Amino acid sequence: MPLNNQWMIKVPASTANLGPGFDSMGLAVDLYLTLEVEKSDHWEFFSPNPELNQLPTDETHFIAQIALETAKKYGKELTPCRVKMESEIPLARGLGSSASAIIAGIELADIVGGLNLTKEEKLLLSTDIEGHPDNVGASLYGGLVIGSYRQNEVEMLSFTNLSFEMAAVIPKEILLTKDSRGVLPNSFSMKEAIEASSAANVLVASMLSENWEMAGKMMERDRFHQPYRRPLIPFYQDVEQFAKENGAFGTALSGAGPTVLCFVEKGNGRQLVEDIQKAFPEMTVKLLQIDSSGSRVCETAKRN
Ligand SMILES: Nc1ncnc2c1ncn2[C@@H]1O[C@H](COP(=O)(O)OP(=O)(O)O)[C@@H](O)[C@H]1O
Ligand SMILES: N[C@@H](CCOP(=O)(O)O)C(=O)O
Repeated sequence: MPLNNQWMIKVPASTANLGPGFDSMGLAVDLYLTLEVEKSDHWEFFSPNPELNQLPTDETHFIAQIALETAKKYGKELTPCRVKMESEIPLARGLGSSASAIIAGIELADIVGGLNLTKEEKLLLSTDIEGHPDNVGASLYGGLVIGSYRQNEVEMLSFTNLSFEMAAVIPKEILLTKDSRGVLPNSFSMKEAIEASSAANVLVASMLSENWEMAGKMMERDRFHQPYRRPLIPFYQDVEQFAKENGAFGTALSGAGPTVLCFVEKGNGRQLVEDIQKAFPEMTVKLLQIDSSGSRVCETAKRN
């Protein structure tokens, strides 16, 4: 019986910034976008997830657009695909759904178009599209990523084996990243820039030395974005206060929000999730673990 190529692409969600690491720090978490892909005579996207079914189903789908654009950059015309898409990543809540879709599109172009891209090439392609490497880097590499993007160059390092977990407090309301970026200032004084970047530097140092108390303090000392975004997220302060009183070592806006992440040492997350859920029944509260692997692609054979 002949076999047809079929691929599975699995991409983790991510949380960006962790407070002051604005546009440069990201962390992959264990919620996944999964695609089952096979070659076809036309583009077709479908999903058992009603939220994803509201997106275009043909080649105008965001993931198809990314895949076609990527293949074109390498001089290839991509064969259309039939794609079954499932996702645990809520859209427009600050958990990097768009970045995971960008990585999925690049992985699709790579595997179906036989581009043989390196991870570094995928990182640069995805950062050029997203404009910052934090979410795409985390979705691609897994773990905690720290990156710098300038003039079509990205430098990034990824760290795993960090012993914390998170309670994600996710509201029903969406907040588009472009709207949440719209409230940020265009410039900072030298004094403000030093305050903001020093908090980010100490955050990295404290995380890598597992000094959670200091990490939590730095998350809340952010000057780049959280002070400006706070007014868009009315429950932020109450969640922050409750989480700190109930065992979290720090809280931060997840990406551009509106999700708030509460960081807790490994083993204490489940209790914190239960407590927050009871106190904020209108929110979805999820326990998140770090994904250490990043995106993965495997070939699955399908019988004709
Ligand atoms: N799996 C997906 N397939 C197609 N488009 C997606 C997918 N995931 C996200 N998107 C697009 O990205 C938008 C959300 O991006 P954004 O505002 O950056 O929020 P976030 O990345 O924090 O979830 C969605 O409204 C949708 O247009
Ligand atoms: N650094 C970006 C991150 C946006 O993340 P998202 O998950 O909200 O798309 C920002 O803070 O704008």
